[in-house]
Amino acid sequence: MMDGVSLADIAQNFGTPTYVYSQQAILAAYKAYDDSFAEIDHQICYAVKANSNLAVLNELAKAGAGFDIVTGGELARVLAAGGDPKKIVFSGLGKTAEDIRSALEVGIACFNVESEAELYRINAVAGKLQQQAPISLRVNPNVDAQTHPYISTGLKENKFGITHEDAPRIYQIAHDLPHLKVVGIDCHIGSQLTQVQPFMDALDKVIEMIHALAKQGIALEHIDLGGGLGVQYIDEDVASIQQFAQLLLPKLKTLGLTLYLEPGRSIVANAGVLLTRVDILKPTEHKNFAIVDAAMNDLIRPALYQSEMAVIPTQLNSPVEAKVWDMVGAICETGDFLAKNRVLALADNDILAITGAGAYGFVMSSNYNSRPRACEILVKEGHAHVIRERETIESLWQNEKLVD
Ligand SMILES: Cc1ncc(COP(=O)(O)O)c(C=O)c1O
Ligand SMILES: N[C@@H](CCCC[NH3+])C(=O)O
Repeated sequence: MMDGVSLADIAQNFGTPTYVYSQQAILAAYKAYDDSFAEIDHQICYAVKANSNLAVLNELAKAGAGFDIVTGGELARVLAAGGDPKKIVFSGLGKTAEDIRSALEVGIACFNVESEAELYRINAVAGKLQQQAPISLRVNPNVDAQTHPYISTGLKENKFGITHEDAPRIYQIAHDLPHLKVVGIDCHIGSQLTQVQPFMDALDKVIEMIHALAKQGIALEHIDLGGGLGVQYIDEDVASIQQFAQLLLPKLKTLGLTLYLEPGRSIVANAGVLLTRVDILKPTEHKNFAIVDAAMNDLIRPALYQSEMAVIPTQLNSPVEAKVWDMVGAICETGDFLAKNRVLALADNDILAITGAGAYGFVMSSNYNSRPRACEILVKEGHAHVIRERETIESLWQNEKLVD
């Protein structure tokens, strides 16, 4: 069940594979952040990349959330969903002049700048619009986020941010450019961090930089600690949003700056499941394969990061023997698996829920093997609402053209 609605009924009525999200759980996680940091001036900017469905963004906008975006596409989505441009921070390594212009025209809160070249680009666009662009530098505190290497971003060998050593010089350039206004400092050290210590280490480094900048005559209005707090997928020990706040607040309070946070996963991951149907059971001498109707094109996290996500049957089936199964998709790739070595009692047509799928699920899906992308449902106030129709096969080639 999700908030009183049967997931088996959703699968029956809307088909599978289908993503289902709980409005209540999304808002509860947002509120946990908002309440936990109530003692200081703060803005929670939900990281749109985690789940960018318009209905999800709209629910968060109505609750007062700001948004962390990384492209002009995400900016357009937030505006289409009714988000307040004044609560938007714009992160990302490769903001185009066009994206920067659109963001300046609607008056976003801040650009999180990742290179010296980007500063000149923003300054030039802002100059043409006769504006001063609000900016932060994304500094790289060189701390080990202790997470998967593909989603660790705060080490000096990562492509993100500006190094600790370079930051004073680049801040000075920003301070001196006529169409920029330095308003903050930003860092984001990685994703799926289960403990608070790496955030504390990063905060210490950022605080040192804030003091050094003050000596340079550069005063800031806000500190942005990015996103990255993890969630429990199986049985990991993960700090709660409340613990995260309790540990960070004492240091933050001494700064007297507005706090920005950019959580993505910790707001939506455990608010969502991916429903899939057992299509073919293929026990073999070496392994038992359950071929399901979702695949790596629907949910790429297991293939890309070897991430483990829990699989729960949605109904009690006829007593069949539990066995160890690999849950795989029907795509022509050996890497196409959703879960490995799970003890499950499976029968044909059983509906399974992959949990933790509200973040980096649908947004990372593709049409590989010409598979239409899944439908998305929002459970709100006891009803299941379709918030994205399942794609049709014909829609897959709508932008393609034959050549004579
Ligand atoms: C700059 C930035 N902010 C926020 C996030 C959101 O991270 P998470 O979903 O781990 O909270 C990311 C993704 O890691 C990011 O790159
Ligand atoms: N997509 C990743 C997280 C990357 C976060 C984006 N900076 C995941 O599913 O875990």
